[in-house]
Amino acid sequence: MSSSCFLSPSPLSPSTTTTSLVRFNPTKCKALSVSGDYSCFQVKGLTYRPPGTENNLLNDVNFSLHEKSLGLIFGRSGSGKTTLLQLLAGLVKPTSGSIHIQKYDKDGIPNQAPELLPPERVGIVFQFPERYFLADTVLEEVTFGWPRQKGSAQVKEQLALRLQRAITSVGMNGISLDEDPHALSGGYKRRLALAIQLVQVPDLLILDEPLAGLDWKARADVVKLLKHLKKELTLLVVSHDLKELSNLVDRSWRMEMGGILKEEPLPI
Ligand SMILES: Nc1ncnc2c1ncn2[C@@H]1O[C@H](COP(=O)(O)OP(=O)(O)OP(=O)(O)O)[C@@H](O)[C@H]1O
Repeated sequence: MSSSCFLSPSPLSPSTTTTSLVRFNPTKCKALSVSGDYSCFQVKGLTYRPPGTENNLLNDVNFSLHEKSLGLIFGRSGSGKTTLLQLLAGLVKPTSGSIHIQKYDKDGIPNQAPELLPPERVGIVFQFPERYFLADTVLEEVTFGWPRQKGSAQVKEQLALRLQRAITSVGMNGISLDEDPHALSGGYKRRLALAIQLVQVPDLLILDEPLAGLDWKARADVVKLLKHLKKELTLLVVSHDLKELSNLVDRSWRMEMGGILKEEPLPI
Protein backbone atom coordinates (compact mmCIF):
# COMPACT_ATOMS: atom_id res chain seq x y z
CA MET A 1 0.00 0.00 0.00
CA SER A 2 1.19 3.44 -0.75
CA SER A 3 2.36 6.02 1.71
CA SER A 4 1.13 8.65 -0.74
CA CYS A 5 -2.53 7.90 -0.12
CA PHE A 6 -3.19 11.40 1.20
CA LEU A 7 -1.55 12.97 -1.84
CA SER A 8 -4.09 11.59 -4.24
CA PRO A 9 -6.52 13.89 -6.03
CA SER A 10 -9.94 14.00 -4.42
CA PRO A 11 -12.57 12.26 -6.56
CA LEU A 12 -15.02 14.98 -5.59
CA SER A 13 -12.78 17.87 -6.60
CA PRO A 14 -10.64 16.80 -9.53
CA SER A 15 -9.27 20.27 -10.12
CA THR A 16 -7.81 20.59 -6.62
CA THR A 17 -4.03 20.50 -6.57
CA THR A 18 -2.03 17.87 -4.77
CA THR A 19 -0.51 20.45 -2.44
CA SER A 20 -3.83 21.91 -1.42
CA LEU A 21 -5.19 18.43 -0.69
CA VAL A 22 -2.38 17.74 1.70
CA ARG A 23 -3.27 20.91 3.57
CA PHE A 24 -7.02 20.98 3.33
CA ASN A 25 -8.48 17.57 2.66
CA PRO A 26 -9.83 16.43 6.04
CA THR A 27 -10.65 12.98 4.70
CA LYS A 28 -7.11 12.25 3.54
CA CYS A 29 -6.49 8.56 3.84
CA LYS A 30 -3.20 7.69 5.44
CA ALA A 31 -1.69 4.55 3.99
CA LEU A 32 -0.48 1.94 6.43
CA SER A 33 2.02 -0.12 4.44
CA VAL A 34 3.25 -0.57 0.89
CA SER A 35 1.85 -3.63 -0.77
CA GLY A 36 -0.82 -2.86 -3.38
CA ASP A 37 -4.33 -1.56 -4.02
CA TYR A 38 -6.40 -0.62 -1.03
CA SER A 39 -9.59 1.13 -0.04
CA CYS A 40 -10.61 3.74 2.50
CA PHE A 41 -13.87 4.63 4.19
CA GLN A 42 -14.52 8.31 3.68
CA VAL A 43 -16.97 10.34 5.69
CA LYS A 44 -17.67 13.75 4.20
CA GLY A 45 -19.62 16.67 5.60
CA LEU A 46 -21.77 14.59 7.93
CA THR A 47 -24.24 16.74 9.80
CA TYR A 48 -27.16 15.64 11.90
CA ARG A 49 -29.98 17.64 13.39
CA PRO A 50 -32.81 15.56 14.86
CA PRO A 51 -36.12 16.42 13.16
CA GLY A 52 -37.96 19.24 14.93
CA THR A 53 -34.90 20.46 16.86
CA GLU A 54 -32.81 23.62 16.51
CA ASN A 55 -29.26 22.35 17.12
CA ASN A 56 -26.96 20.08 15.19
CA LEU A 57 -25.75 17.05 17.18
CA LEU A 58 -23.04 16.50 14.55
CA ASN A 59 -21.40 19.35 12.68
CA ASP A 60 -19.66 18.76 9.37
CA VAL A 61 -17.84 15.58 10.40
CA ASN A 62 -15.06 14.55 8.01
CA PHE A 63 -12.61 11.68 8.34
CA SER A 64 -11.27 8.66 6.56
CA LEU A 65 -10.15 5.25 7.67
CA HIS A 66 -7.90 2.85 5.81
CA GLU A 67 -9.18 -0.70 5.36
CA LYS A 68 -7.94 -3.18 7.95
CA SER A 69 -7.06 -0.49 10.41
CA LEU A 70 -8.51 0.67 13.70
CA GLY A 71 -9.79 4.18 14.25
CA LEU A 72 -10.69 5.38 17.72
CA ILE A 73 -13.03 8.22 18.62
CA PHE A 74 -12.86 9.63 22.13
CA GLY A 75 -14.39 12.63 23.81
CA ARG A 76 -16.65 13.82 26.59
CA SER A 77 -19.95 12.25 27.40
CA GLY A 78 -22.73 13.81 25.37
CA SER A 79 -20.44 15.13 22.62
CA GLY A 80 -22.11 13.03 19.90
CA LYS A 81 -19.96 9.90 19.54
CA THR A 82 -22.81 7.39 19.68
CA THR A 83 -24.89 9.55 17.37
CA LEU A 84 -22.08 9.40 14.81
CA LEU A 85 -21.88 5.61 15.06
CA GLN A 86 -25.64 5.34 14.55
CA LEU A 87 -25.39 7.40 11.37
CA LEU A 88 -22.49 5.34 10.04
CA ALA A 89 -24.46 2.15 10.67
CA GLY A 90 -27.43 3.54 8.74
CA LEU A 91 -29.71 3.50 11.79
CA VAL A 92 -30.29 7.24 11.54
CA LYS A 93 -30.37 9.26 8.35
CA PRO A 94 -27.91 12.19 8.21
CA THR A 95 -29.21 15.70 7.58
CA SER A 96 -26.39 16.05 5.07
CA GLY A 97 -23.13 14.37 4.10
CA SER A 98 -22.11 10.97 2.86
CA ILE A 99 -20.17 7.81 3.64
CA HIS A 100 -18.25 6.30 0.74
CA ILE A 101 -15.68 3.64 0.04
CA GLN A 102 -12.87 4.91 -2.17
CA LYS A 103 -10.55 2.46 -3.86
CA TYR A 104 -6.95 3.41 -4.64
CA ASP A 105 -4.20 1.83 -6.65
CA LYS A 106 -0.83 1.13 -5.10
CA ASP A 107 0.33 4.67 -5.97
CA GLY A 108 -2.49 6.24 -3.99
CA ILE A 109 -4.51 7.27 -7.06
CA PRO A 110 -8.29 6.64 -6.90
CA ASN A 111 -8.93 3.88 -9.43
CA GLN A 112 -12.70 4.22 -9.60
CA ALA A 113 -15.49 6.53 -8.52
CA PRO A 114 -16.28 6.40 -4.79
CA GLU A 115 -19.09 3.99 -3.89
CA LEU A 116 -21.75 4.75 -1.32
CA LEU A 117 -21.34 2.47 1.69
CA PRO A 118 -24.56 0.46 2.01
CA PRO A 119 -25.74 0.09 5.66
CA GLU A 120 -25.82 -3.69 5.32
CA ARG A 121 -22.02 -3.63 4.88
CA VAL A 122 -21.64 -2.09 8.33
CA GLY A 123 -21.79 -4.10 11.57
CA ILE A 124 -22.36 -2.42 14.90
CA VAL A 125 -21.84 -3.75 18.40
CA PHE A 126 -23.59 -1.51 20.89
CA GLN A 127 -22.46 -0.74 24.39
CA PHE A 128 -23.32 -3.70 26.69
CA PRO A 129 -24.48 -5.86 23.76
CA GLU A 130 -25.27 -8.78 26.09
CA ARG A 131 -28.27 -6.82 27.35
CA TYR A 132 -29.91 -7.42 23.98
CA PHE A 133 -29.44 -11.20 23.90
CA LEU A 134 -32.84 -12.82 23.44
CA ALA A 135 -32.27 -16.47 22.54
CA ASP A 136 -31.84 -19.57 24.73
CA THR A 137 -28.79 -20.90 22.88
CA VAL A 138 -25.67 -19.49 21.29
CA LEU A 139 -26.75 -20.95 17.93
CA GLU A 140 -30.15 -19.25 18.02
CA GLU A 141 -28.58 -15.97 19.09
CA VAL A 142 -26.11 -15.97 16.19
CA THR A 143 -28.62 -17.17 13.60
CA PHE A 144 -31.48 -14.93 14.72
CA GLY A 145 -33.16 -13.56 11.60
CA TRP A 146 -31.77 -16.17 9.24
CA PRO A 147 -34.13 -17.68 6.66
CA ARG A 148 -35.93 -20.66 8.25
CA GLN A 149 -37.89 -22.94 5.92
CA LYS A 150 -37.28 -20.83 2.82
CA GLY A 151 -33.93 -20.62 1.09
CA SER A 152 -31.98 -23.11 -0.93
CA ALA A 153 -29.63 -25.70 0.51
CA GLN A 154 -26.81 -23.69 -1.02
CA VAL A 155 -27.82 -20.55 0.91
CA LYS A 156 -28.03 -22.55 4.14
CA GLU A 157 -24.64 -24.11 3.48
CA GLN A 158 -23.14 -20.65 2.96
CA LEU A 159 -24.68 -19.36 6.16
CA ALA A 160 -23.38 -22.39 8.08
CA LEU A 161 -19.90 -21.74 6.73
CA ARG A 162 -20.08 -18.09 7.75
CA LEU A 163 -21.27 -19.12 11.19
CA GLN A 164 -18.32 -21.48 11.55
CA ARG A 165 -15.88 -18.79 10.46
CA ALA A 166 -17.38 -16.19 12.80
CA ILE A 167 -17.30 -18.54 15.80
CA THR A 168 -13.69 -19.47 15.00
CA SER A 169 -12.50 -15.90 14.53
CA VAL A 170 -13.82 -14.86 17.96
CA GLY A 171 -12.26 -17.94 19.59
CA MET A 172 -15.54 -19.59 20.59
CA ASN A 173 -14.85 -23.04 19.18
CA GLY A 174 -14.64 -24.47 22.68
CA ILE A 175 -18.16 -23.30 23.54
CA SER A 176 -21.17 -25.48 22.72
CA LEU A 177 -23.68 -23.91 20.36
CA ASP A 178 -26.35 -25.16 22.80
CA GLU A 179 -24.96 -23.07 25.65
CA ASP A 180 -27.25 -20.42 27.16
CA PRO A 181 -25.77 -17.04 26.07
CA HIS A 182 -26.75 -15.53 29.42
CA ALA A 183 -24.59 -18.13 31.22
CA LEU A 184 -21.39 -17.15 29.38
CA SER A 185 -18.66 -15.13 31.10
CA GLY A 186 -18.51 -11.39 30.42
CA GLY A 187 -15.68 -11.80 27.91
CA TYR A 188 -17.44 -14.59 26.04
CA LYS A 189 -20.65 -12.59 25.86
CA ARG A 190 -18.68 -9.87 24.06
CA ARG A 191 -17.14 -12.50 21.76
CA LEU A 192 -20.64 -13.72 20.95
CA ALA A 193 -21.81 -10.17 20.21
CA LEU A 194 -18.89 -9.83 17.79
CA ALA A 195 -19.62 -13.20 16.16
CA ILE A 196 -23.24 -12.14 15.53
CA GLN A 197 -21.94 -9.21 13.49
CA LEU A 198 -19.15 -11.15 11.79
CA VAL A 199 -21.61 -13.66 10.33
CA GLN A 200 -22.81 -10.82 8.10
CA VAL A 201 -19.20 -10.33 6.89
CA PRO A 202 -19.22 -6.52 7.28
CA ASP A 203 -16.72 -4.23 5.55
CA LEU A 204 -16.73 -1.94 8.55
CA LEU A 205 -17.28 -3.03 12.15
CA ILE A 206 -18.25 -0.36 14.65
CA LEU A 207 -17.87 -0.90 18.38
CA ASP A 208 -19.30 1.36 21.06
CA GLU A 209 -17.31 1.04 24.32
CA PRO A 210 -16.22 -2.59 23.76
CA LEU A 211 -14.46 -2.82 27.14
CA ALA A 212 -17.14 -1.21 29.29
CA GLY A 213 -18.30 -3.23 32.27
CA LEU A 214 -15.74 -6.04 31.90
CA ASP A 215 -13.23 -7.25 34.50
CA TRP A 216 -9.48 -6.92 33.76
CA LYS A 217 -9.15 -10.41 32.27
CA ALA A 218 -12.11 -10.06 29.93
CA ARG A 219 -10.87 -6.61 28.90
CA ALA A 220 -7.47 -8.06 28.00
CA ASP A 221 -9.23 -10.85 26.05
CA VAL A 222 -11.31 -8.39 24.05
CA VAL A 223 -8.24 -6.25 23.26
CA LYS A 224 -6.45 -9.36 21.99
CA LEU A 225 -9.47 -10.29 19.91
CA LEU A 226 -9.68 -6.83 18.34
CA LYS A 227 -6.00 -7.09 17.43
CA HIS A 228 -6.77 -10.35 15.65
CA LEU A 229 -9.90 -8.97 13.92
CA LYS A 230 -8.01 -5.94 12.63
CA LYS A 231 -6.08 -8.22 10.29
CA GLU A 232 -9.32 -8.98 8.42
CA LEU A 233 -11.61 -6.05 9.08
CA THR A 234 -11.80 -2.29 9.42
CA LEU A 235 -12.71 -1.29 12.96
CA LEU A 236 -14.08 1.99 14.25
CA VAL A 237 -14.23 2.17 18.02
CA VAL A 238 -15.68 4.67 20.47
CA SER A 239 -14.08 4.29 23.86
CA HIS A 240 -12.92 5.97 27.03
CA ASP A 241 -10.36 3.19 27.58
CA LEU A 242 -7.58 4.87 25.65
CA LYS A 243 -4.57 3.28 27.35
CA GLU A 244 -5.74 -0.29 26.91
CA LEU A 245 -6.54 0.20 23.23
CA SER A 246 -3.63 2.47 22.35
CA ASN A 247 -1.43 -0.24 20.82
CA LEU A 248 -4.15 -1.07 18.28
CA VAL A 249 -4.99 2.46 17.21
CA ASP A 250 -3.97 3.67 13.74
CA ARG A 251 -5.89 6.95 13.78
CA SER A 252 -7.69 8.80 16.52
CA TRP A 253 -10.13 11.68 16.76
CA ARG A 254 -11.57 13.76 19.57
CA MET A 255 -15.29 14.52 19.42
CA GLU A 256 -15.79 17.96 20.88
CA MET A 257 -19.03 19.12 22.45
CA GLY A 258 -21.42 20.10 19.69
CA GLY A 259 -20.47 17.17 17.46
CA ILE A 260 -17.21 18.53 16.05
CA LEU A 261 -14.64 15.86 15.19
CA LYS A 262 -10.91 16.66 15.16
CA GLU A 263 -8.02 14.34 14.48
CA GLU A 264 -5.81 14.20 17.56
CA PRO A 265 -3.28 11.81 19.09
CA LEU A 266 -4.52 9.88 22.11
CA PRO A 267 -4.04 11.99 25.25
CA ILE A 268 -2.25 9.31 27.24
N1 LIG B 1 -32.85 12.19 18.96
C1 LIG B 1 -32.27 13.11 19.74
N2 LIG B 1 -32.84 14.30 19.90
C2 LIG B 1 -32.24 15.27 20.63
N3 LIG B 1 -31.08 15.12 21.28
C3 LIG B 1 -30.47 13.93 21.17
C4 LIG B 1 -31.01 12.86 20.39
N4 LIG B 1 -30.15 11.80 20.47
C5 LIG B 1 -29.13 12.20 21.26
N5 LIG B 1 -29.32 13.46 21.68
C6 LIG B 1 -28.39 14.28 22.51
O1 LIG B 1 -27.21 14.41 21.73
C7 LIG B 1 -26.06 14.51 22.55
C8 LIG B 1 -25.02 13.50 22.08
O2 LIG B 1 -25.41 12.18 22.48
P1 LIG B 1 -24.49 10.91 22.25
O3 LIG B 1 -25.16 9.76 22.91
O4 LIG B 1 -24.22 10.79 20.79
O5 LIG B 1 -23.17 11.33 23.03
P2 LIG B 1 -21.91 10.45 23.39
O6 LIG B 1 -20.73 11.28 23.08
O7 LIG B 1 -22.00 9.12 22.75
O8 LIG B 1 -22.07 10.29 24.97
P3 LIG B 1 -21.64 9.03 25.91
O9 LIG B 1 -20.13 9.02 25.95
O10 LIG B 1 -22.24 9.41 27.23
O11 LIG B 1 -22.25 7.81 25.32
C9 LIG B 1 -26.56 14.29 23.97
O12 LIG B 1 -26.70 15.55 24.58
C10 LIG B 1 -27.91 13.62 23.78
O13 LIG B 1 -28.76 13.90 24.85
